[in-house]
Amino acid sequence: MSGSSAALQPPADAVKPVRHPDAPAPGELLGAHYGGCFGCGGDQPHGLHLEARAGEGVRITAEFTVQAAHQGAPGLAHGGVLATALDETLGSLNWLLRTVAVTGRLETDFLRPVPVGTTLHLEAEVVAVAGRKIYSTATGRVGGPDGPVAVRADALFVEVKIDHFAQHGRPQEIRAAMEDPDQMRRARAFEVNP
Ligand SMILES: CCCCC/C=C\C/C=C\C/C=C\C/C=C\CCCC(=O)SCCNC(=O)CCNC(=O)[C@H](O)C(C)(C)COP(=O)(O)OP(=O)(O)OC[C@H]1O[C@@H](n2cnc3c(N)ncnc32)[C@H](O)[C@@H]1OP(=O)(O)O
Repeated sequence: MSGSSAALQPPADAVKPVRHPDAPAPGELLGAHYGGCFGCGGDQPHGLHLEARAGEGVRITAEFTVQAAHQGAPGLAHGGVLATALDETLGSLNWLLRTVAVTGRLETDFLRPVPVGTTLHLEAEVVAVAGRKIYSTATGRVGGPDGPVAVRADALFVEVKIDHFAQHGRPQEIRAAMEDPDQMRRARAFEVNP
């Protein structure tokens, strides 16, 4: 069974999301937003190394292959890791809106066990926007992009100013992120393209 709670139902004044004109073209890989990110970063040996690709409209596809380091039960992916994969894919959508946002709420359905070695084929879409609130949904399929749905999620992301990270993050990582020229380019892009 599935279905999200009232907190994830867009309000009556919600509008359709608008893809930013400078969003990456459909098919383009997004790359990691931060090397240290557990979801997508290349600097995390046991991270998910999830690769997200822009789709049409405000949609993303992504792939993640479950490694031995991601187990919960023997030979099976940990549910929290699968939720991370959904969260990361959903978070990537905000890059197509050029909005900086964090997950406020994430509701997940686990429909099938996902064995180690499985590639999860994820797909996510922004369904509505209401002020700072971004409502989105995602599925993860096994056996191919058209395979059965193993996990799904509905989420609410909340737009934040870039200061959110400088204010709340640990100083050493913030400093390192600020010294990474690509990171700053991306952060600046967020700021000048609201
Ligand atoms: C300087 C260098 C920096 C370099 C940075 C570089 C790159 C950054 C770029 C991108 C990175 C972005 C994200 C990371 C990417 C991917 C990872 C996946 C995503 C995540 O993993 S991200 C981590 C987990 N995430 C958090 O760490 C959030 C902790 N949290 C908070 O920081 C606050 O909680 C916040 C900001 C969410 C809200 O706080 P707030 O004070 O700003 O706003 P407020 O509370 O007023 O909420 C406004 C409206 O949202 C509704 N609302 C809020 N929360 C709700 C909930 N849970 N359920 C239902 N409705 C909710 C309210 O009801 C209200 O609705 P209304 O307007 O209708 O009244």
